[in-house]
Amino acid sequence: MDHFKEPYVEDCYGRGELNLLLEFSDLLSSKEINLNLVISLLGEHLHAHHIILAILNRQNDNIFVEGTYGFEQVEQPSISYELGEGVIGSVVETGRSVLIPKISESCEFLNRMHSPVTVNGEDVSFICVPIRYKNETIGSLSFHKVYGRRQMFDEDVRLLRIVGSMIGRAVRRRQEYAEELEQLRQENLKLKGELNEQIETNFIIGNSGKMQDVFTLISQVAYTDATVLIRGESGVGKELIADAIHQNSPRKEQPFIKVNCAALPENLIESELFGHEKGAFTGAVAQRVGRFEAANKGTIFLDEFGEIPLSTQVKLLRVIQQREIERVGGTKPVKVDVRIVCATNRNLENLIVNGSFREDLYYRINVFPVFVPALRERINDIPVLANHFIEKFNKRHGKDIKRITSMAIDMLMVYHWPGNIRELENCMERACILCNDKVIRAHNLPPTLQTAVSSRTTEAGTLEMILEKHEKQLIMDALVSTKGNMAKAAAMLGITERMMGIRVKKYDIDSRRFKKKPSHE
Ligand SMILES: Nc1ncnc2c1ncn2[C@@H]1O[C@H](COP(=O)(O)OP(=O)(O)OP(=O)(O)O)[C@@H](O)[C@H]1O
Repeated sequence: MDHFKEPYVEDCYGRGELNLLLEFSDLLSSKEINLNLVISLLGEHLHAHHIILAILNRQNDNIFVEGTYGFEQVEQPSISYELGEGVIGSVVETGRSVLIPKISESCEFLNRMHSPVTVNGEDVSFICVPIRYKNETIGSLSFHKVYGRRQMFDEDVRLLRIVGSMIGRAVRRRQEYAEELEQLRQENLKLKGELNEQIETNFIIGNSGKMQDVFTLISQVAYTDATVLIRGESGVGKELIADAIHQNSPRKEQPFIKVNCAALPENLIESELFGHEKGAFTGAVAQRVGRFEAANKGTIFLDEFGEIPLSTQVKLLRVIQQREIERVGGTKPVKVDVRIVCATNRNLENLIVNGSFREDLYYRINVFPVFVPALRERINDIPVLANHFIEKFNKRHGKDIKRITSMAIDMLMVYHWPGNIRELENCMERACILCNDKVIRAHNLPPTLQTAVSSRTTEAGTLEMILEKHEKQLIMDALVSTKGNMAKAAAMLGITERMMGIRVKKYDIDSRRFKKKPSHE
């Protein structure tokens, strides 16, 4: 392997080269840099057999083949070199060009790209020059060619160096952009985590014995590093419990990263959880840190855990057992120090029986289960929850509601709450919006709670009065669910907009107050 000196060429470039450089400059300054096009043009101009562009990944010191010319496969599989490995690795490490006059006779030449060593019986040479940017080597540009004259060779190398430096500038700009994006993503995740930490823990409301039992469990497990599995129906407050565990743990100053496993498409879940290396799959233009790494030293909350696909379950098992992850497309395991909290409303035991949940994973996560009771099993919590939500929505909607009548509380307490606290919260928000004075009354509650049986009352008044009351209620319900949109509300009720207008006027309803105001909490 020869390291050679910078060739000295005194000739000026011809019009062909200048046009080519102009074209490169345009291609490399555009927003979407098309490196393959640049390399193809260069290859054609140089009459090279092959060209390889390799770029150093600053995060893991791997050198990835970013673009090729002259190879048969349109898309080369992701090929990489370590620093110092083979000719390409050595050029990037030393920053010095290398010439191999006959690759057939070279033992340093790894030929990972399987290029022919002779063409028509003539020996192929390999030239690799570093791509430099501000005294740093950030990659290499190499080509294979059969050479006759030395002079031609010098000119080619000179052109290669100029193009290399143009590519270097463009690639560094792209790297810096990708790194900045990643940094913003990390900050965003961290801020979201901090925001969640601030709001949730103070607001777990519940005086019932069943909730007191849950609080005891939280206080026992929070300070340990044990994996917690929170179970319970949808809307019972599992996420609040996970927050509380993190907040009361020694990790509370570190990130709390939430992942809704059901919301991630199956083909993206692994890269979201474990991250990916650059070039791991189409679209992976930069290395990306996954949620596990983002949660390092803190807690990861895997919500809707029962929805994780079986293929990902195997990998999670390894993370839980060995506390190390492997990025998609990566080769080295990365250690992570993460406390895992999972939540599910699914019956995991049934999922095991029907084959959609791994039994070994179940035993790994079922270390400390916490069952959160359904709201119908703790109806004594309803008055205190209702008051908590009145305070919350007073702030959100700029209201000054002081209390809720005992008849309205009775109605809340006899209802069966299939949607649990989330449903109660929505019901109280609606009541707060509809309430015109400082007291929430039974008629402010939604029709689902309004049956004589559920409210333990029968309606008083003439038929006309009762019908009017119901009509007004239905109109207001429609306005609440369409956020004050009269046309949509009319369509929902199957009446014309004109009829809607007449009734809104008759009942003195101000549709503007149903338009959702931003929350200031
Ligand atoms: N004990 C509680 N005190 C105050 N608010 C609560 C309580 N429990 C739940 N909430 C509120 O009810 C809503 C639903 O709670 P959360 O999202 O934690 O339920 P979940 O069990 O995680 O639901 P899912 O299974 O659908 O994800 C949230 O707005 C939460 O703030």
